[in-house]
Amino acid sequence: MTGSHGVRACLVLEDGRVFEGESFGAEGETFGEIVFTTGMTGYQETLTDPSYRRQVVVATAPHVGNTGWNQDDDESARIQVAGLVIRERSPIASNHTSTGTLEDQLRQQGIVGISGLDTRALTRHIRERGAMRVGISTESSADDLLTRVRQQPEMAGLNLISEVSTTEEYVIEPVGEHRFTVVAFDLGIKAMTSQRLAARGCRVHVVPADTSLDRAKELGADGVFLSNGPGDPATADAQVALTKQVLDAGIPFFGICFGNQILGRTLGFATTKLPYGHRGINQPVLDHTTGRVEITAQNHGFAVVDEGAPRETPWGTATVSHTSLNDDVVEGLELRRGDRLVAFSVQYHPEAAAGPHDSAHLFDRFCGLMADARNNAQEA
Ligand SMILES: NC(=O)CC[C@H](N)C(=O)O
Repeated sequence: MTGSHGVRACLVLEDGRVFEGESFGAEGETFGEIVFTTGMTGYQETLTDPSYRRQVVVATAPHVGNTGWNQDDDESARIQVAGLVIRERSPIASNHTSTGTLEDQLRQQGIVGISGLDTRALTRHIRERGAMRVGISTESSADDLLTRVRQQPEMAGLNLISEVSTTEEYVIEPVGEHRFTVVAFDLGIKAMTSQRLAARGCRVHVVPADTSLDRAKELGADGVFLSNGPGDPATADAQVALTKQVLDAGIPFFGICFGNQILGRTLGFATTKLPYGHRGINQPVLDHTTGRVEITAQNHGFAVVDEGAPRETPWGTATVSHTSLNDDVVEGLELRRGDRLVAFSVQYHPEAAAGPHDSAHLFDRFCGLMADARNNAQEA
């Protein structure tokens, strides 16, 4: 397996394990938290997902790059991962949408990667020892690198919202008739999320994370959406305060991933760091309300802690609505006052970029919530 230029690179984990390989993408050095994703497709969406900020992603798919890089599949304006680890680079990029290669994109955007190492052994190591700090370098000795890996911050305790949130408001216009106005707080939002809402007649105002609820009301919010995003939800106190205000105001609420963790905290649940998280596009989730199982896209390293019983809150009764069938981790929350749904969120990714579309109905559910709130207001 010779690379295009054959430059040596090494990967060093914080517990001292070393993997040798070849430079893939930019040369140089990078640090982050090592995580693995089991998605067999969708590397472009993964690499550009802001939730992966400061993470070095290992693809368990053994052959990466074969669909090249295209103009349509970016989930944000740039590659967000701190680094990429693959088994084998594809010698060709072949897809009807492809306009370039993965490796050229990594080089152009200065993203350091490594190929030609045993990603199965590496993944098993992460699964046994947990996600941990890592460095990749084409320059340093493994010993040198290890010292610096151990100086990096841990993911637990990191607030990365300001690194990814938009600084300016922008609007995604509805497709067809304008039915609802959604204010989406950008904690690292994926492009497809706004598009899924727009496709259902929502005008989506994507706003900086520190936008006030007053501003959201001024924009005419029928509903508030809290996005996915990187970092530790335990640090997102400002977003918890905002969500309290949203619930106090009785505005319909929907959250995805980071947004689920923030709703959880607002309702009084704790969040915790998972040993190695869930990342991939075939994660089975049980919906306790319907008894149905959905195959979902996921990317999370933290989770809401299940207390095993509904929780009474100032806004109604909070329940764990969804759990992972792999390990019982909380995958969704619901807040109801009596029979009426007030707010809900999921830990997984219904926008499905990449991933299966089983959960697309959740966007319709949010629209239903906004329609009900409007009808209730008219009746009152
Ligand atoms: N995709 C996300 O929103 C991830 C949320 C959070 N950063 C986690 O790792 O759990």
